[in-house]
Amino acid sequence: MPSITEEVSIGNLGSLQTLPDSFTWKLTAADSVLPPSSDAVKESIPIINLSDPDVTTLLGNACKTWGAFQIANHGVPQKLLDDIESLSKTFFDMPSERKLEAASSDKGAGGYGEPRISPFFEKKMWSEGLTIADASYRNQFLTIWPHDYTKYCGIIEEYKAEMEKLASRLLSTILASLGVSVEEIEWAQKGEKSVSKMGRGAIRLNHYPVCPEPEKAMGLAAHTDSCLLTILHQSNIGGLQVFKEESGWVTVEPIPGVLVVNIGDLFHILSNGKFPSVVHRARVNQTRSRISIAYLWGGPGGDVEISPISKIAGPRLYRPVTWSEYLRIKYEVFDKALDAIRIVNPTN
Ligand SMILES: O=C(O)CCC(=O)C(=O)O
Ligand SMILES: [Fe+2]
Repeated sequence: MPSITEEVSIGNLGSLQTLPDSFTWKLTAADSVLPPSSDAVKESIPIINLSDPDVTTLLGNACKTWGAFQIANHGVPQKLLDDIESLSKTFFDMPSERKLEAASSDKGAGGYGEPRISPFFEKKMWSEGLTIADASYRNQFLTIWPHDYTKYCGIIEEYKAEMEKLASRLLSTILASLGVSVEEIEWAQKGEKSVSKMGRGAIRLNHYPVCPEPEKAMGLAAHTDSCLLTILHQSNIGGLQVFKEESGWVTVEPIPGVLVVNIGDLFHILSNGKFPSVVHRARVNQTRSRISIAYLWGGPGGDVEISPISKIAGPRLYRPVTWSEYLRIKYEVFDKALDAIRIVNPTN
């Protein structure tokens, strides 16, 4: 039998009838759980109503126990969530050659391509993504959508603004659960014109095409997000799973209008290890393609150092590190990045 060509373009995955070897993962039974979970009442991450009078305690508990939670009553207009989802669909439905016009360059983190974590895995992931990290996305939109350019840029700008507002609100409430105020973290305060001094967040549009053998494929392999926190909008198709030591892989079932929040490595460092940065991944399915939109809220720019908040009890677990240094370490050693900045014998 002639061997099937392994030259597969990620822009056409949805048209493949068989799973190429380069996309076939060797998963153990415990590792291969596909959503929806067989156990209908299986535990999942908490759903928190942001208008609940106990919101501070609820968020604090969710951060300590899971490092992830879902939020309702978050104030982001449903129309905006629908608009960014349909923008994503329009983009990923385009022919591969057109999507490649927005391909990531070597220089920047932005653009179209395979997941950034791909080089750390032997097998390829069943997904494609478009990262919007800085203003250069505008040129790409102009090339691919000369007629709808203004409309689509408007959606991105509004989405960023809403996410930044929500992320700041989550940060102050979660810090309050630790008895800390935002004022105590110089870089997290609002600067001039009430723009946060933090590095701007990046938006990552993810697409998981239908897959002929989902049980052997991986949409996005297990990872933690490097940033402070991630706000994720998943379309009405499940696929996201979070890992919990005692429970294994737990599916986060999509609920319309509800957003998922993940604690990232940077918040784990700030909290001096009190909040786990949640290990998560995305599985795929055979009948419906899936879209997710992640807003990754980054760290402070320049030479600002991030370290565990001194007010938090216990010896400091991590040395100070700048955001850019942390990212460099992460993309060198991946899941060992936190170990690389850990203080081996903490004394204070
Ligand atoms: O698609 C998902 O549900 C997860 C996406 C994700 O983890 C990421 O973009 O970092
Ligand atoms: Fe992630």
